[in-house]
Amino acid sequence: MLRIDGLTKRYKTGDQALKNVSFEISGGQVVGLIGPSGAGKSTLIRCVNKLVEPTSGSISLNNREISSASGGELRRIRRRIGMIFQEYALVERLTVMENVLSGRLGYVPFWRSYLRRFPQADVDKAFMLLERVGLSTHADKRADALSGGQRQRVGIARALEQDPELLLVDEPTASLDPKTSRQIMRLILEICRERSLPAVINIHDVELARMFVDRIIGLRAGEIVFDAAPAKLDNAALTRIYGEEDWKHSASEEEDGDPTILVKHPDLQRLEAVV
Ligand SMILES: Nc1ncnc2c1ncn2[C@@H]1O[C@H](COP(=O)(O)OP(=O)(O)OP(=O)(O)O)[C@@H](O)[C@H]1O
Repeated sequence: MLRIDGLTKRYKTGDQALKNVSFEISGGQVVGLIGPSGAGKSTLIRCVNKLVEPTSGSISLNNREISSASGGELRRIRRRIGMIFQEYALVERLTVMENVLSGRLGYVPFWRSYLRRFPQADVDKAFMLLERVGLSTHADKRADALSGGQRQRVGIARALEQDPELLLVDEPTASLDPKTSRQIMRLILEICRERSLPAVINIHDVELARMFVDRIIGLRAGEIVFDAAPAKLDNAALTRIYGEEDWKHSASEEEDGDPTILVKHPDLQRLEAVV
């Protein structure tokens, strides 16, 4: 379980990025973090893996305190946090298998990773994960020979190779087409269910979040202004998160992310043809 309590972050520049943020996520739950640019989403994710030092508050993962951890303890906690990135963050000239195995770098001694001699159990696990993400026939390909969707699948397999207790996912679909985006979101959701893994997904695409995640947390100016099931994310809630906007208009006429919204029901089409 991820527990965040009273998290506040003020940067040296004076920017107050997070104000007294508290929430808990239990195993298997996937949370979509939404909010306008500058709301504090990236800062929150960076505080959880301690790339950013919180000003105050506490963060714990399965009862181990992250916010006060340092040295070996921090490394041990970090290797249990799988990261999935918008731009995949693969080593392009390495193979798919080598990229997946890099998820073990926090576990194996330096000489083993330098010589690329990973224990057989790690290699077996990597094959199993590649199978799970649908890339078993691509293990020996170079990462730069893959499509965007395939690269993100490698990113997911690499995160799982870490044996994570938490997934932090930063805009996983921002570089993908709408159909691939859905496939990737579906895969992340399925995997979190199978492994009882909690996940936080920083996501700009509200429709996609609504479609897939279990719970949405809306941040505005560093504060949580919405925390509920996607079904509760109505126009009033969107206005609370993003400010005034004609949500009805934009949902039906401007967004092109979800083709099913624009396609009329066949019965309606037939009716229109005869009248
Ligand atoms: N390294 C930094 N130094 C100073 N201020 C920062 C730093 N990183 C972020 N901020 C500020 O903190 C606030 C929150 O930024 P953050 O990047 O967390 O928002 P965000 O919701 O992730 O935005 P976006 O969706 O555009 O990525 C903003 O006011 C931003 O200018």
